[in-house]
Amino acid sequence: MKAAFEKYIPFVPINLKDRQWPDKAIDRAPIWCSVDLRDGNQALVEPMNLQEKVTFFKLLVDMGFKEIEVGFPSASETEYEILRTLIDQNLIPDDVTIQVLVQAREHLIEKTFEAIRGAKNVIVHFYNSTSALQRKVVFKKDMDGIIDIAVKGARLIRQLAAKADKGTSIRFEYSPESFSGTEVENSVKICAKVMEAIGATKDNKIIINLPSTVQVSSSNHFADQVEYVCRNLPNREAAIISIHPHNDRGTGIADAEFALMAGADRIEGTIFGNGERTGNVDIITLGLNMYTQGVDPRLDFSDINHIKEVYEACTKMKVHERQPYGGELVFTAFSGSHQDAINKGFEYMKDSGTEYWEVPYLPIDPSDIGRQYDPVIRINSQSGKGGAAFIMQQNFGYNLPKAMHPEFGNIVKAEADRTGKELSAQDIMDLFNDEYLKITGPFSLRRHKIEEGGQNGNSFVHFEGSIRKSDEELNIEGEGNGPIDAFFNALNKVGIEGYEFISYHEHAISTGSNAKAVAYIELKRPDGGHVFGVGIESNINIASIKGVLCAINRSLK
Ligand SMILES: CC(=O)SCCNC(=O)CCNC(=O)[C@H](O)C(C)(C)COP(=O)(O)OP(=O)(O)OC[C@H]1O[C@@H](n2cnc3c(N)ncnc32)[C@H](O)[C@@H]1OP(=O)(O)O
Ligand SMILES: CC(C)C(=O)C(=O)O
Repeated sequence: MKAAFEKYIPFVPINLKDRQWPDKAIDRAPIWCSVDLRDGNQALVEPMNLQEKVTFFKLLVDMGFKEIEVGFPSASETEYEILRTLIDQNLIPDDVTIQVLVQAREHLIEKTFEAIRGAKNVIVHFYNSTSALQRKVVFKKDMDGIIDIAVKGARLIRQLAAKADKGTSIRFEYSPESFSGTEVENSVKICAKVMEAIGATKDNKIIINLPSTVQVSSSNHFADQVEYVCRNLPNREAAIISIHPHNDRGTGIADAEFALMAGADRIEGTIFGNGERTGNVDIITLGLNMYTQGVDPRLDFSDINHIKEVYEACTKMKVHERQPYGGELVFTAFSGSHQDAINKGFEYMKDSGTEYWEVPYLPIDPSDIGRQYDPVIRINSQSGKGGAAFIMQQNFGYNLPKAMHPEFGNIVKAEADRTGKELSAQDIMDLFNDEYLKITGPFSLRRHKIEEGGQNGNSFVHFEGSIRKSDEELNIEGEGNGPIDAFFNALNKVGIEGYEFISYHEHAISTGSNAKAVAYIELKRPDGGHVFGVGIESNINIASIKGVLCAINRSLK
């Protein structure tokens, strides 16, 4: 055998020069078919038990799936019994068609027809593998031998369907398994023979499912294969073209989207992409990709957390934190510039009255799928000033003035750097408390009396009180055109000088009889730098005075 990468045989693309699909757009939802209970289930360490399958089935029905592959009833007694329970207990709504999979083998087909007795709407899905590799290695047959397996299967299925109970409506699906590794001419040939054998017509269409059982090429080459079949299949109008992408190359979504552009009508996949090996295509991602392009996916993803809970409980699989749309972290921004832009996006949405979703970095409104806004911004050492301000505002109601964001942002960043960990909202509030609210020295306010007066149309404020400096109590007194000015003048008289008042912001932080005001004071220090102080009191004047002392104390720290 050749060494390393040289031992792999590259895919040979087909020569489709006049391809049409690159110019097409997806403008409507395909027919969806969930294969969670079959392809997903067969790939689980512990396949689902009866109760789990029934729970999962109900979830799929609630999400709006109208075609659901429920299993491979000829494979085992468990699979058979599960199907019987769904039918006998009347758990299948009239507008839902169940689908059952079977190999193109006589005894398995017969058993399958036994299993579907009494069901209202059924798709009997049969398959055999057609790729060059499977022909050579597994079946040891040429293409005619492979066609023979499929055609015999089709004839038997047609006969058994003709004998089935009149109350059972049966449709057919054929999959040339490993389509992606099959020469396109051979795919067309076998599908055409099957369509003939089964008697497909425009009014009695067969589903021709083109599985990328194992994906072997890039998505553009796969789209060429699908377009080739759509254009060359005789009696195309008697077929619904379906695809069934697997994610071996990490391209399940791209394969599905390109295949729809190339003419496919239907998609088989699973939620969160469970399935053999790297999984089937994830229908949630596909559907929500359409949704975010303004196309109704015709499936309900409005409570993605519930979908995730049922999925995890039934499959014992975990949804990855980065899974598109459903992952725990996908609506979370840690990095500063993202936080800043998301923050501004929310403000823009509020202020502009736009009809559209226009928030940078968030391709979907999290609330459309039942996700929350509050974990959108989380803080670690990659975060910026906007993130900390957002948490203070969203979680605790403090609207830090914009000029204060860099100062508090640096305090938060230093702590995140020191701990090397994510900081919770409470950690951030604790930092705010320690840094601004708990600082009481060297100066603290002991007594205060504020009197307002006016003369000749000019108003003035008189401050009189005392402050403590370490063990010393200093009586102070001063006048100004407002309380902050009067307090400053009082401080100057006892030698606390060199500070210049720069800005002042305030707002209420609680309502009713407990109402309090918070004041943010920005001062210029004697050395020229700027410093903020925060004061909270029920009286806004005292909150401001405490804010001034807080800023001075912090500058002396
Ligand atoms: C790509 C997919 O995911 S397809 C779905 C695959 N899912 C499953 O296989 C899950 C359920 N399967 C099973 O439980 C079993 O495989 C069964 C019950 C279907 C069949 O079991 P068995 O007959 O005991 O074994 P096995 O599957 O190994 O059969 C292999 C034989 O079937 C033939 N075969 C395999 N697939 C097909 C097919 N689609 N059509 C016709 N013959 C087939 C093989 O060539 C082989 O023939 P050989 O015995 O002459 O060599
Ligand atoms: C039976 C087919 C559709 C399949 O599961 C596959 O090829 O992956």
